[in-house]
Amino acid sequence: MEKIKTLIAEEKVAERIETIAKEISKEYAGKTLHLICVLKGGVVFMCDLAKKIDVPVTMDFMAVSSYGDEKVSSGIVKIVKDLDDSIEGKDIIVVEDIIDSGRTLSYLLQILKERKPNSMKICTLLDKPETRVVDVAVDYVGFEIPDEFVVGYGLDYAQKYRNLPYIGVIEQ
Ligand SMILES: O=P(O)(O)OC[C@H]1O[C@H](OP(=O)(O)OP(=O)(O)O)[C@H](O)[C@@H]1O
Ligand code: HPA
Ligand SMILES: [Mg+2]
Repeated sequence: MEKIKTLIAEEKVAERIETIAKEISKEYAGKTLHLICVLKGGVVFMCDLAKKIDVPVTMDFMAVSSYGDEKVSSGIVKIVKDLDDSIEGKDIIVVEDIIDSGRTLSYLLQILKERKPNSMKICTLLDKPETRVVDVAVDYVGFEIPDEFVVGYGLDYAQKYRNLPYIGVIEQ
């Protein structure tokens, strides 16, 4: 079992999620917001975020994979599960746990744009700007973090640790 060092404590994450949710609620006042979760990593963040948003919310889920069990992205993004519903004319926010190389999201955004949502924004819990390979414009960011492989709050290492209630780094 690896040892995990806390990078962002549970209370800090909760506080930040509440702030982002308030911002989103304000910006989408009078609208119905369609949240799109990028599985699996985005699920823990999206659930907590959705609970703090006070405009009507609908949800859908999409699964893409590029990391497998590795710590470095393969660069090949696969759609493992597509959305159930059309996004045409909807105000959508794509919810991610982390933007690292940017490959996953840039691929996803291209696909989703073609489906003609009324508006599309990106919300990520974590952003690693130093490791970006493909440029993506992000609208809501929880925390910018340094180039370290993190786990917890939806983020895994070989599918483990997604359930940690904080963001941690595996100690070697
Ligand atoms: O910016 P990138 O370098 O593309 O990395 C970020 C993506 O990689 C991870 O997903 P992964 O493919 O590991 O699937 P998972 O969410 O099921 O863990 C993470 O959840 C993001 O979706
Ligand atoms: O730092 C990370 N941790 C877990 N999964 C990831 N996917 C991209 N970057 C990361
Ligand atoms: Mg992952």
